[in-house]
Amino acid sequence: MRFVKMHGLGNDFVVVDGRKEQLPEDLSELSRRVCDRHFGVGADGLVFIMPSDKADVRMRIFNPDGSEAEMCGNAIRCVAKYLYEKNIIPKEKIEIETLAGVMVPEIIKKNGEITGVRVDMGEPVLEPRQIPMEDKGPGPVVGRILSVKGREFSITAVSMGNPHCVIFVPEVDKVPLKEWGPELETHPVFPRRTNVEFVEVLNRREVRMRVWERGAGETLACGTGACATVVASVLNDRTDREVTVHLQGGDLQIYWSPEDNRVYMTGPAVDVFEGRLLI
Ligand SMILES: N[C@H](CCC[C@H](N)C(=O)O)C(=O)O
Repeated sequence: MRFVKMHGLGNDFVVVDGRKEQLPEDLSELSRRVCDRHFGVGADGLVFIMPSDKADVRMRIFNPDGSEAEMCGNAIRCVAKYLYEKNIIPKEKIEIETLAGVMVPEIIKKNGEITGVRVDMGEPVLEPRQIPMEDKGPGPVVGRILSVKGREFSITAVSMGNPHCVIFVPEVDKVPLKEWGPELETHPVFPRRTNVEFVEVLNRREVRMRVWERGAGETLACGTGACATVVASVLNDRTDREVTVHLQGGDLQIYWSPEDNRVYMTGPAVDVFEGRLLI
């Protein structure tokens, strides 16, 4: 099975064009094998490009633990770049069907070179039941107290098709991510678990964010998480709507448009190597 190894700000993926390869039945088990950083290729996710009857292609994304996610911001930039530069879909605006709906990445070029990808990530979802979250109250969960093993967190819950629990902290570098991350990821209030973002606000247009991803652990960047972070920052009146999110792996530009309520994410996508899977 041929693949391309790509990353978006160090959030790395094995990308397989499933329309040209013989795929096994159990893609979850394959993801656990391929994403293993010692016995496999090593990645934060296994991504398949599949046929679609409602968009140019369909993207499926599997976490290293084998769980399938609804959407992945860094991966969709990689898939868009792959499809464009291989002339598979010779359009600068590509429609990609995901479990979170049809997303529209746009290739950004300067002097004929691809410098990045801008993705219309759709509208954030704030209704607790649709996050999903077991939360009685109607309306957005903004600054609600969640008790986790005796510690209280003020959380803001946002879905970008996948669930995010955003927490503001004075200094992200001081967060014991490996301790707090899994406790929040698997909290029973999130029936499908959740991604967890810790955010340090620098000013009205810049934040620093570290992420503990559902099914993956700490990653260097999270595209959907950066979008959820800006939505939460605006809802908590910490930032304006156009924000640079500084992640361990680099920066994403996020804009939550007041006109159409959609979130736009702009960032890089890098091809690292091509290979053939033997495991
Ligand atoms: N682990 C995530 C999927 C990958 C999202 C992240 N890598 C991104 O760039 O959006 C989840 O289970 O929702």
